[in-house]
Amino acid sequence: MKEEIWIEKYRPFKLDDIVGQGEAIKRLKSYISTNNLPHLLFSGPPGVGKTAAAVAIAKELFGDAWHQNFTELNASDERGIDVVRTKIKDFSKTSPIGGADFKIIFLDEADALTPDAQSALRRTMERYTNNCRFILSCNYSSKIIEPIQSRCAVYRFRSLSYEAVEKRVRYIAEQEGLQISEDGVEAIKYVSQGDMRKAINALQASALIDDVIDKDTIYKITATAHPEEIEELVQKALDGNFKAARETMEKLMSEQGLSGEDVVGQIYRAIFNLDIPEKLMVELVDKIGEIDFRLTEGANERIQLEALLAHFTLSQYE
Ligand SMILES: Nc1ncnc2c1ncn2[C@@H]1O[C@H](COP(=O)(O)OP(=O)(O)OP(=O)(O)O)[C@@H](O)[C@H]1O
Repeated sequence: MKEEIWIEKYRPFKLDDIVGQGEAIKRLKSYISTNNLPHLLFSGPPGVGKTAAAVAIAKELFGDAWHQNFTELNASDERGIDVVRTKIKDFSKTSPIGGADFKIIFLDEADALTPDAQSALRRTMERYTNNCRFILSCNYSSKIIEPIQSRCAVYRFRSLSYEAVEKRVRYIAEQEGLQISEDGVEAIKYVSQGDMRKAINALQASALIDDVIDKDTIYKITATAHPEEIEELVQKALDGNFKAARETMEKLMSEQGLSGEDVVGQIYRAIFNLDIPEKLMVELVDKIGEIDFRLTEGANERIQLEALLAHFTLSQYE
């Protein structure tokens, strides 16, 4: 039998099962007790419980009839906003089931819509307000046009704390009868960066290849360098040893398949663990920001990374 995907298997059932989003969840629960719901806008990074919260609201409001009264659409459907609008129209045509007053339309990636498409969406929202409530989800609420924001109650979801990730990972490991070492748990926290989906996926993928999950399994399966290796790389450059730093970087990229953006992201995180003067730290972070931007603009990653290491090395001579 094909094994179930754990992010689905361990999807929170009730709002109370969603960890680490204290204030938002508390406020959302009040809609359940009053059986009323405004349009909602959830913003926040990936994998922190936005979809899970929308589904939990539907389950708590509608009970067994939640499936009939809830639909999930992706706003960035490549066939365009018209397809999304047609689906909304079809769904809202039929009355709510099981005595509910309204149905819920969950629209993921709403910030992928252009402002024009968002205006069209806003009119659609107004047209179906009678029997539908919208829950929009996005990474950046600043990308949602004002007329939509002002029609929604806005909830900001945060990156999850490492404690919240650890608790959930340990719980799932126990349920699945996995053996995971302490450094394995630490590694999952590191790679997750507060994204629970990433954490759970890393755990499941690791369980497929090793009986005892440790940090090596986790870093390998997620194509992440060990944080110590990155610290070593940075330290070599800061010590004025450019060639050695460059060799370490080459090794990381070719042997572990890291992308330029991965390496820069990890260097950024390593900087704060170094025992260096604050002025230098600020200068390095400033440079990392510049290189990161150039990479997202499509610059050559080898040249950019070497330029970063060169900058680190030069700081030694100032
Ligand atoms: N706060 C949380 N508490 C418990 N489990 C969580 C939490 N956040 C995420 N998860 C787990 O990760 C999975 C993915 O989360 P979810 O789909 O809610 O992310 P999301 O915030 O909607 O992300 P995206 O913006 O990428 O759609 C869930 O099915 C659940 O298993």
